[in-house]
Amino acid sequence: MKEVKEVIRLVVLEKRDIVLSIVFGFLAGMSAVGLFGASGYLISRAALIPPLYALTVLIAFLKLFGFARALGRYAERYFSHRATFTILSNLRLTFYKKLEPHAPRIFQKYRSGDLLSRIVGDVESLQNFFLRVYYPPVVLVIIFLGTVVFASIFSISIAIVLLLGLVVTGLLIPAWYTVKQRKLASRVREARGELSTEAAEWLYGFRDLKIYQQLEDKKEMLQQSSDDYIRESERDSRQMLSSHSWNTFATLLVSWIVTGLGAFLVAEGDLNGLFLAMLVMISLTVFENAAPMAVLPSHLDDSKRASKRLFSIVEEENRGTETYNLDGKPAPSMQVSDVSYRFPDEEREALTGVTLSIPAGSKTAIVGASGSGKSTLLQLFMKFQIPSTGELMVNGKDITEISEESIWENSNVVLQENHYFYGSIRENLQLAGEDLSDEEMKLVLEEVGLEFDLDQPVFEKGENLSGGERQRLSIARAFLKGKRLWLLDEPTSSVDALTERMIFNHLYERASQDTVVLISHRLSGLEKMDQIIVMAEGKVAEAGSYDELMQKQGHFYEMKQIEKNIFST
Ligand SMILES: Nc1ncnc2c1ncn2[C@@H]1O[C@H](COP(=O)(O)OP(=O)(O)OP(=O)(O)O)[C@@H](O)[C@H]1O
Repeated sequence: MKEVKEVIRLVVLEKRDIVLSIVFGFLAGMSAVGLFGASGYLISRAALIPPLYALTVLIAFLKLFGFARALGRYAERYFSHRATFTILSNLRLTFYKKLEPHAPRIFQKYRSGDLLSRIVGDVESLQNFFLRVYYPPVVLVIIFLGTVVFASIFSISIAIVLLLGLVVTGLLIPAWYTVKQRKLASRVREARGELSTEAAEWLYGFRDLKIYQQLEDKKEMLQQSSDDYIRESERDSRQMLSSHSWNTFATLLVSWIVTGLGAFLVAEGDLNGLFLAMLVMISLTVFENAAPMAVLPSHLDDSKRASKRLFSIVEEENRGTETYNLDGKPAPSMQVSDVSYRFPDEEREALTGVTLSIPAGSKTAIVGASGSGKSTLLQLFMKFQIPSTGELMVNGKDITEISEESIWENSNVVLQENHYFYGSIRENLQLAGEDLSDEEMKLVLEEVGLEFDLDQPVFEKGENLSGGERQRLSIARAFLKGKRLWLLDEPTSSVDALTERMIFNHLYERASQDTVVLISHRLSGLEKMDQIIVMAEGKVAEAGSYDELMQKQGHFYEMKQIEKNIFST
């Protein structure tokens, strides 16, 4: 049960609703037994033509039981569903709280369709844990025990048959199916995840698949995933149906035994014939409560798998204890000492023995060939990843001790890929702050050379904007955030040189006292930087000011010459 440990913890929090569900479930179950038992007795009694008042009292009891049953069932459903929805909402909250700090890494690790299927589907299927696994057995046992005690007043042997029926339907059959379910190794959740992943991939890549005429192949894969999912669902349903059938069979068998045994006892004079119909009716009714036990094994298995899938996302490596918040007031400094980093499941290190220093308020450019580890370094600065070895200090504190949120809150970040939300330019800019004035927003748009109206629509993922416009919108957002640490990953790679120069002039003005780390694909315009770090194959190849590197005639100088030659030809 360790897979559902977290879910049980949340279920137990709803003590009041659990107790009320059990109490009303018991009331409803016992009233049903009373209602049908009393009907059986009434029929037998009426056959003997008793005085009318004797029947009137019985009829009054019947009405009372009928009323109590309806009320009990309603209240049981009400409290159990209230508990379920509260548990689900707490489950989502707990999950999102755990997910949030790991979010950037998780998006790299899991494919979007799979993630969505876990977050939506797996959370939702855990609603069955309380409703179909946790409390029904408790209600079943107490109703049965109440009924067995009542039946034992009339016949011990019939009470024993009912008790055996409870053991078979409430224990043996569910236990047998729990084992079978384990052997079945249901893959419904995984198959559903794979189908969502394939579907998401197909939708995202539709245009490229069409251009490369690979739509049919991909469609086949999607069809395959869909078939797998249907097959797994069918296997699961068959198992559930079979459990249901055996449960119903056992129930009816017990009722037959009660009828046969009762008739025998009446014939032997050990049971008053007046009570036979009542006992048969009771046996038929009490097993109604055993029906949920038929679906328990499959829901238990499903809940375990859903919980495991869900929480495996947030079971992460020990990332140190966060004790400090990055103070946003002074511009931060960073010290990288012998840092190496290897992405999970990768053989090669993306960074090897990187040592560098970024003083507070300095301007640093990171340059180097594609794949040399520039963006990875920036990811470490943002604590999206933590170094595999070595030390990364921010303001003299180890980054593992600094809360991720405070780093993100206090930095202006422009990544290579940024998200643009469906809405207006204003809404997209307001990501940097809710209470920004229109004037402030218009000013930054001007500084990045965008002649946009604030109410202009932005389509999903910024589809109606050009690559350069999207980048400039991200820079505008960073300008508006106005924090003291700037982390910029090729922010102007799709912007023309003239506009780029204008943007950088505004950037230097805004960030004159701030710490700036800029990954740049172009080598021009770096003269103003305090230091330039040249990366090659995950290592720092050289570092220094523009003049120092040019005089040294090393890597940077060579790269400069190549760039010059390309642009002069
Ligand atoms: N999420 C990831 N998982 C595994 N390997 C990765 C991941 N991201 C990057 N890498 C690898 O790490 C190395 C460094 O990549 P990085 O993105 O830091 O390079 P870069 O210098 O920023 O390149 P570019 O200029 O093309 O953006 C590359 O070999 C890349 O394949």
